[in-house]
Amino acid sequence: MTTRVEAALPHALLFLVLFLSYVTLLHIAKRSKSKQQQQQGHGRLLPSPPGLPLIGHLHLAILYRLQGILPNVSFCDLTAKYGRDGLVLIRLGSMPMLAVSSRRAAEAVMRTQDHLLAWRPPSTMAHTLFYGSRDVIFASYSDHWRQAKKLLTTHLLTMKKVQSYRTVREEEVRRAMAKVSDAAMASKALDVSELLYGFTFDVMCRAAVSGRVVKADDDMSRLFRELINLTEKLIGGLNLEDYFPWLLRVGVFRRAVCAKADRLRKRWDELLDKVIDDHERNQAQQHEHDFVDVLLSHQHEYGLTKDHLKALLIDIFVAGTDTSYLVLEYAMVELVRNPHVTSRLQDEVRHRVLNTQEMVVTEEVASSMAYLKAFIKETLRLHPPAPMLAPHYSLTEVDIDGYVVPAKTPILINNWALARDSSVWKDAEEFKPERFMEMGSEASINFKGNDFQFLPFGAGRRMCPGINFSISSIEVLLANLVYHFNWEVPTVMGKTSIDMTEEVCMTLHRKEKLFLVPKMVGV
Ligand code: HEM
Repeated sequence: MTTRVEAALPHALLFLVLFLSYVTLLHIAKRSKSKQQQQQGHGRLLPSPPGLPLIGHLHLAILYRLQGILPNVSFCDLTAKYGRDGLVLIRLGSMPMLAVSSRRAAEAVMRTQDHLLAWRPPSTMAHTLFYGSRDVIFASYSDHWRQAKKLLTTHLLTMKKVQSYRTVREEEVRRAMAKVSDAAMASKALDVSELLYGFTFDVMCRAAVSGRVVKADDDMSRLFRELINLTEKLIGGLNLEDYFPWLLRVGVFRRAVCAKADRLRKRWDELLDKVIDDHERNQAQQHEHDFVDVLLSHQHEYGLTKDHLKALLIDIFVAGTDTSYLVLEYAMVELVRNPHVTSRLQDEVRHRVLNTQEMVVTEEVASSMAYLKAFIKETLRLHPPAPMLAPHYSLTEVDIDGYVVPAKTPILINNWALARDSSVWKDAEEFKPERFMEMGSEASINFKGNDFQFLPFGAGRRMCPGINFSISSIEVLLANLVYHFNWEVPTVMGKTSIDMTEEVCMTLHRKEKLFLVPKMVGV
């Protein structure tokens, strides 16, 4: 005897087949309509791999992910297979996304059409976390963004202001050197990742909220570290609503997404309220002028509410800590993997310091070292912390290198691919700081992204305002690490190699912590 379920089964299957056919036809019709529209119009059709109804190319993204292939590498692969002129359009769910990996197209995005493409795509997570995008990174291209960025570039992160934190950096360098000396004396492998992150975070913390409020390794400092980490995970994680925005119309889903971000924002709120209130109370007797003091002193001039201040502070902590730390960590990795390069770097540092009679490498001396600068550039070329920059976006249709990009298509600049393009860079995969030295093939390249082949900090209106701040910390610590110590990879189970497996969340980083053995040198 057939049950009711068995009797209903053929109807259900028929319904499913009809539904899928309908969706497929709709998809094909939509594609050919947009093809026609673009062909009748002024531009060429953007190249794209064949996609599936509803999910677009989500299956490809999942396949790459299952094989452990990083997004920057999978975009390279898709561009090679389906792209043209360094462009490939993919669709994740209902969200189109254009990956750019040619110099010409990058120039079109960040120079020719920069005025149109200086927007950011909307993100529910970022909107909730950053007080309605009252920060700089996620702010839309608006008067608020212009004002806030001006405040950062003319008051907070100028070269003069960065130099005023020199004592902070030199004190933190001394603390770091003491930790390394202890490990060297005990002939122990050192958790270099923790050392470098601790240094970067402490410098940032003291510059932003001053050592009077937050002391190294106290509860407040641990809370800052935890919240930075959680924010990166939340923003850089897989947020389904970005690919299927219609999901946000489902009440339960929307509440779940917002609740997660809300909880984290409340924790930031509590912490930053304490910090700002403390600064307000002590404004008169404050000597050490940190970022909070500067923000408070310009609050009325720039029309900033307390929420603006908090959003800006979260931006600075999130954008400025992990990035600089990762450059230092990859620099140490390249140091031990390239002994030939290392001895040239040590020669430069030790020679210069002998000439100055100083016991430590000061910031002034470090900043005059040409090979050290080239070494840092080469590290940023091969290991940019933000391999796809931050997404750019236009509210209107825009022409990129003769192709029509529909309005509201997030654009990812594959800065990682551009910096490894073998048609542009000689020995692209090799670590050769010499290329950036005087007489080297890339001697004229700087951090401003003017050439559109080396873009670790982006270019154009949305370029990173933190270059001076990060480079000065990186230079002085790295110079001291190579001046006082030689570095070796510890032997673990008979092996002495470094695991280079990487992952991308908000930033590109190695999965494993870096452990190295420091050996004191008698200089
Ligand atoms: C080595 C260190 C750093 C790297 C590699 C880096 C890289 C970047 C990149 C790639 C962008 C996006 C550019 C674009 O959208 O085209 C960016 C934006 C930004 N960075 Fe950095 N950054 C670093 C350090 C810092 C520091 C130290 C700060 C602050 C103290 C900072 C604050 C910001 C801000 C506020 C933005 C948003 C700019 C905007 O949207 O207009 N960054 N950074």
